Amino acid sequence: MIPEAIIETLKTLVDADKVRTDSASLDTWGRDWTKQFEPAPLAIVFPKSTEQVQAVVRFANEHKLALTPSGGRTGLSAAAVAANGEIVVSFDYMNQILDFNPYDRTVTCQPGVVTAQLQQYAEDQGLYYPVDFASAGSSQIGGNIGTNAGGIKVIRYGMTRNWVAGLKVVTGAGELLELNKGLVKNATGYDLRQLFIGAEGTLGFVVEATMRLERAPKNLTAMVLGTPDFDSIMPVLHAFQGKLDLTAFEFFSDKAMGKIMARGDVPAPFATDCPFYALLEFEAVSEDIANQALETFEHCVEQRWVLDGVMSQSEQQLQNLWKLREFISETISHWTPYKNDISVTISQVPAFLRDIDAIVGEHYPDFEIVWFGHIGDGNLHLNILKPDAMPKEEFFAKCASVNQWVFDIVKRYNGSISAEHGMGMTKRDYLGYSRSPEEIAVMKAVKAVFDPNGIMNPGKIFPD
Ligand SMILES: O=C(O)CC[C@@H](O)C(=O)O
Ligand SMILES: [Zn+2]
Repeated sequence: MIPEAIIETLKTLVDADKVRTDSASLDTWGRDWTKQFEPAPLAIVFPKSTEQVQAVVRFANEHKLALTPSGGRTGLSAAAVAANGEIVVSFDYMNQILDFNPYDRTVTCQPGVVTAQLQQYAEDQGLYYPVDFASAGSSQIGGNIGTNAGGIKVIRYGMTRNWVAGLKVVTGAGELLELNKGLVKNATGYDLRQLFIGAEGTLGFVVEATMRLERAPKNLTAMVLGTPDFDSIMPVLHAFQGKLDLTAFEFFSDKAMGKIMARGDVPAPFATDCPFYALLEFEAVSEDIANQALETFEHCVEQRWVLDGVMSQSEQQLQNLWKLREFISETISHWTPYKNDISVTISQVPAFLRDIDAIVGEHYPDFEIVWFGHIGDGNLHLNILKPDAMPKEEFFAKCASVNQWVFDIVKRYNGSISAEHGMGMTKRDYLGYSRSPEEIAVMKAVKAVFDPNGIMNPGKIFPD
């Protein structure tokens, strides 16, 4: 089918004014936050209903046209980049909250609902949607499900997967499947819902999601602690976890802190310069718990695991301490970073970080390296910053050439080359470092069941 005919047909499948082909729209909806790939979609369609999504998928399936889903476009692995003439299916107009059930504590929403919108809705009902991250103001629930998004509260609440009670999906064959229907208990065979979570739109598109809500936390209180080296962070985590139910345990390096301080709009937590910082959070629901936190802090100082620290005394101070961590990704995006999102079991983190640091130090002696991440989950974000004078292509090629050394270490530790950002186009060629050939063969077979013509977000997860 010639492109003009495809576009004309699309206009009959969604509202006629909901197909865009102008270059600004192709550029906007054809990409996510990654900067390696140039978008080149054929068209952007904005369905308004499940029926319209089904019509587009059926048409694409019949004519073997590739589709790429698009949510809040905050992805960091190029899973929502249309670089090869795909039709982008944007869920921007499927953004309604459809139902709330206070007894089930579930909310049913369309995939284009923004994470912060769901969080606010939950708050309005006196409840809490706990999956949270810096891009919550733009990211959409459909995309969160597609990547099984994690974020800053995983240590307590787990990943997006834990909060999906039911899904309606349109498969690559255009069938509508209703998966798990909000049930807590359902022992009727394979839980297909789980396959669509983290599938990056390669099996089908989520058109409705029933999400669980939780009791709202009380009197959240944060501490930022400076440590003399990375290794000291682990006994600090252990000490605090032994005394408190933590809602977060994050870390960042002095380089990350330096970039945040240079912004000029975030107050320094304390005067002492430290090589590493930990940010932890807990519910200070009683004086006893606040005292336990302070006693543990003192113990960590006595052990010389901590050089300095501060505890929030107000909501404003809590927000300011979180900015130290939450602003890192956006702040360093100015340097077009090369990103790694890697994980190992928590106990292995210090040795793993030391090995990776040695390799990147050896191969990138002139590049600035920024470490931060969700240390309580064993998830490290390694960002390599592009020197201002170096062209983007040269920089990414240099970084890619070191991937195998980094990923060899990940493999040696039985770790993951993508902890929470997904595979997308950035990591697809390296899947074999985290998954066996047998596993990959099964994954491909599963894809073929749901997407027999390979039209659903091709070139993501696997090279294809
Ligand atoms: O930019 C990154 O590398 C990580 C982004 C996000 O996952 C975070 O933890 O802030
Ligand atoms: Zn992260």
